Amino acid sequence: MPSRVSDDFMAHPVNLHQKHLDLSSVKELPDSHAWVSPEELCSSGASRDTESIPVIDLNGPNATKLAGQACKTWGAFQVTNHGIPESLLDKMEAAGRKLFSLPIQQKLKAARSSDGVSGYGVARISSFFPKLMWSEGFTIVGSPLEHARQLWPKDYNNFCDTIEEYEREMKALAGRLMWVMLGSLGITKEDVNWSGPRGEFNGACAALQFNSYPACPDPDRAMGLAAHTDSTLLTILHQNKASGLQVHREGTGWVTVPPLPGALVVNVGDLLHILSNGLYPSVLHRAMVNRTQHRLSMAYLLGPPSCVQISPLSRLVDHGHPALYRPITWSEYLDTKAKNFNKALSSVRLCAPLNGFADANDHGSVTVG
Ligand SMILES: C=C1C[C@]23C[C@@]1(O)CC[C@H]2[C@@]12CCC[C@@](C)(C(=O)O1)[C@H]2[C@@H]3C(=O)O
Ligand SMILES: O=C(O)CCC(=O)C(=O)O
Ligand SMILES: [Fe+2]
Repeated sequence: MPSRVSDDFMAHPVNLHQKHLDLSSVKELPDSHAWVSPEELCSSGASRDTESIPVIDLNGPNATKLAGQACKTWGAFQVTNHGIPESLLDKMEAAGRKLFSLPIQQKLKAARSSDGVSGYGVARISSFFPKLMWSEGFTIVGSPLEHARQLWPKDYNNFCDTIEEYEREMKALAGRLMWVMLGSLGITKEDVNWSGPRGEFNGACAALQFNSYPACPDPDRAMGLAAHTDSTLLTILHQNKASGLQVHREGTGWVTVPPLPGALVVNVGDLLHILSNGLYPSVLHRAMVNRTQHRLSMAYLLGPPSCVQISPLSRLVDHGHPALYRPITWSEYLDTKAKNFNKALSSVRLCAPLNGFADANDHGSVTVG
């Protein structure tokens, strides 16, 4: 995984006081983390849990068709029968738990530097919000060795081996999912020349993100991870047993994605939105927190090879369907996101979509914070 995935957030270092509070020992929600005032509490953050994103059996006969429908209508789905061993997911969860349960001073030894992308810290989108999120994160781009050594000077091999195994398995699954999702649009390997000779997306870049959401003394007024879309082709997310992920759907509102044993969540990211010429919306999502349970999630963020310019696939462009976005590399897009956050996708857009839908990020009615 080349480390140029991005140095782009470095121009916008998070610079907020109290950014390294030990959240698990806080007994009362500090004002720095209060997104909702007590007066606003009744009307805020309502979510509908009567429906949720589809659950798709990856080995089922209709996987391609169902994935296409899910991507078009939700920009997300849960996948089962994905082939990732449960034991590996358990090992990753244990690795995340071990990491976040270290004393804060130890975690800060592996802090993400102001000009870096890997390491421990608050969500990098924090700089766009007046309040801090009830979470901490650890990002891995390239080798985790240096940071693992700082965290566990005598015992870093286990962590590194688990990460390496997870990345290998996730890379293969991400390639499979790309073809299922693109296949539904009639896209073949010949249409995506950067997918490699066997269409394995071997040169693809990726990042791995551990998220930790400690139990919160006032969960209705806090925010785990503010609403955002991922700057990826696709994201594969594993969440532990504690619920918290919500996706936003136009006309429906916020909907909880319940943790299902053995299932992984797949999100359409901004670059797949561009590649599909707007046919697959990148899903707006956020993470809520709760009073009693420590929530953990791990995201595998897939992007294209660093030299590739992503633009709408030519098979999806004709007179009636002009290209909606200009070509852009992943690194350039991450840079744009770091500067413009939820305006990044529209800043790359060439013309308004013909179907009249705006990008997920542009919903006037959705508060992203
Ligand atoms: C490749 C990347 C996508 C990401 C920024 C990053 O350089 C590494 C971390 C990713 C992450 C994970 C949590 C949510 C998010 C918005 C963030 O703040 O960091 C995403 C970034 C993204 O998708 O834009
Ligand atoms: O924790 C979650 O459920 C969401 C995490 C997420 O959106 C991310 O890492 O990009
Ligand atoms: Fe995300």
